[in-house]
Amino acid sequence: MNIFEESKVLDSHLSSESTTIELSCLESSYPFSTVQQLSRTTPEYSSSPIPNFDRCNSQLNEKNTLMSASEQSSVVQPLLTDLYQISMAYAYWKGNKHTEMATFDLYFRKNPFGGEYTLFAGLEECLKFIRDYKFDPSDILYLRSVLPDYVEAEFFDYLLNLNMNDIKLYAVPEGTVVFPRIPLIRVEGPIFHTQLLETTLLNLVNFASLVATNAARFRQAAPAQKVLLEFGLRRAQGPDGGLSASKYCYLGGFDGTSNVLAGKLYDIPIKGTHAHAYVSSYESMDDLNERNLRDRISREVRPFADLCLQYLNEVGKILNILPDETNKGELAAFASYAIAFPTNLLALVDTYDVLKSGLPNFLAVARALHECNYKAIGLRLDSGDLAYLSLEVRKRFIETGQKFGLPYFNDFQIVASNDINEDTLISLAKQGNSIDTFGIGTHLVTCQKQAALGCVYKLVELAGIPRIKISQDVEKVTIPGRKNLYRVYGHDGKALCDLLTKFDEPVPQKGVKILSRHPFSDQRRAYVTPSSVTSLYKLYWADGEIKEPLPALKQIREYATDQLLHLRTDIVRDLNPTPYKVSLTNDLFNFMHELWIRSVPIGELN
Ligand SMILES: Nc1ncnc2c1ncn2[C@@H]1O[C@H](COP(=O)(O)OP(=O)(O)OP(=O)(O)O)[C@@H](O)[C@H]1O
Ligand SMILES: O=P(O)(O)OC[C@H]1O[C@H](OP(=O)(O)OP(=O)(O)O)[C@H](O)[C@@H]1O
Ligand SMILES: O=C(O)c1cccnc1
Ligand SMILES: [Mg+2]
Repeated sequence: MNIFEESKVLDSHLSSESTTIELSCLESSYPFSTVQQLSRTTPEYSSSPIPNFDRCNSQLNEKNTLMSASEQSSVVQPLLTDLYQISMAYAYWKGNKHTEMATFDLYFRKNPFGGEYTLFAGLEECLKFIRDYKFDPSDILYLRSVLPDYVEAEFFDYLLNLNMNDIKLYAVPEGTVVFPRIPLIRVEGPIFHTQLLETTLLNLVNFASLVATNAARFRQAAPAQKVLLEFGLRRAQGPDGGLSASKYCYLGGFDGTSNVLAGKLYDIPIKGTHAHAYVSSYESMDDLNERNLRDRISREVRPFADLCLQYLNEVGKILNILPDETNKGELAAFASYAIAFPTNLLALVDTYDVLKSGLPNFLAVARALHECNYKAIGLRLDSGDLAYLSLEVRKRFIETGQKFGLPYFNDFQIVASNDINEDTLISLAKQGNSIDTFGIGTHLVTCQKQAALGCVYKLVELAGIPRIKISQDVEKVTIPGRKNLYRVYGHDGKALCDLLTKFDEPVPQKGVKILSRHPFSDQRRAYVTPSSVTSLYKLYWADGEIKEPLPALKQIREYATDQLLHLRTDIVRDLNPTPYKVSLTNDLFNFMHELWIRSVPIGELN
């Protein structure tokens, strides 16, 4: 059992007395171990479930005007779109074309971050948007006030009564590994309806998939046993950017977040330490108003501050540090934090000097906690050379643990933070380090390496007739018509390629050789004999209802992790990865290229 698990079963009482403040809705994972119920005076750190947790949660939800777990952010609404969608909707309506049946594909053209894979995310939010699609009368009033006077009144009535019951939405499951050009979502229905969805669906998928992919790349860059925490809220692009980042970083493989609202809304483990302000808020041991701690077992009141000072002397002797060299305000801060959270001391040790002050102060308080039958959790490094410092700190944990006869000191957790990005994680793994947990904010949530995923939403069929969009840049030519999508696996269980077929083509069969074609290059073709085939689309929305059970975020996270295991390692490697093949069947290839030729006017040389 390691220190992390042991601290979960500890139970404590403190000595002070004043009015009780119930904070019993705090998530069970706070900060690095289970603390399910807190009250400020006689804090009970109990591992039993909180009896009133459900009631408390629902009270909070009632008060929470933003959203609850099953709802959606109130900003996701029909007006969260570009003006041109509403302009086109009117023009379709005015031209009496609005009921023509359209098919749109939502896809991207290039994987982000120089990689060769992307995690698809945001589907559940798209479905909730479609489910709840309804213009509010105030929206209509607003549109009337901004659109030209001649826009006919019946159009506004039509908008007011609009819902998405007549459309169908097919998609690959959320958390699936996806690649350029495969339609992630296919929307079918009247062009009026399907056109109106474009911007919002793109908005809901683009950042979600980008940040989930970023998180997955950070996860790949760190050894599997390292814990990754998302600390980005303060640096994220606004409140929704922060909340979405926490949600989708968890989907992409992070283990927890510091974002408390994300914890509540999405059931993500919330974790955290403390900031420099807490350390610098104490100048000396005289600042300690509360100096005692009750022994966990005997309940006897112990002079905790004095014990810390006494053990600082002993630690100083072991580590060859004069007690005067350490900052006593820092010692007071750690001691007071330990009095507040005797089962959860994770001290930020870089405010003054990691090795000369923060570390000995932490070890002194950890030893004093031991004296009261508690165990500290560890420390956080937030500056300097994180590899070097973690190794030095670990050495001193071991040395001190030996001298005190406390082997669990060896395993104190080391958390590292400070401007960490994917390259830092890769470099740290190469250097060797003794970090257990990374806290990562800015570069994760803002997607430092690439600001946006370029998902697009393109018309591929109207009134039963396939549509193609031609471009000088062949990569931008659309693949016309309604299509199906299959993932073909080889004998080793790894994905060989994705195969797009015309909608009415037979499903590729296991063991049956099939010609797969590069979408734009005649010469690039190969036979593939599948060991197994997965059909990637599911019908998620039809007849005015969500047709598939929507998995919990945790399940999507597990599915996404598993998806990455089915890719060859050369496709997921960080540097110059091999592109994954997205192919067309011969029929689809010929169909596309005939339409392409027919659609391009023949020029004349003069
Ligand atoms: N061993 C390491 N290998 C690679 N990068 C590292 C290593 N240790 C730390 N880093 C990274 O190097 C950068 C150091 O940041 P910076 O130059 O601002 O120094 P700092 O330690 O934060 O200094 P300050 O004390 O002034 O805040 C951070 O981005 C950090 O993640
Ligand atoms: O570095 P990030 O990956 O964004 O991780 C989150 C950062 O947020 C906190 O810093 P704080 O806001 O206190 O400012 P600082 O940069 O001065 O440490 C924390 O100490 C981390 O350094
Ligand atoms: O809990 C922490 O240590 C934390 C949280 C957010 C940002 N930086 C650090
Ligand atoms: Mg920082």
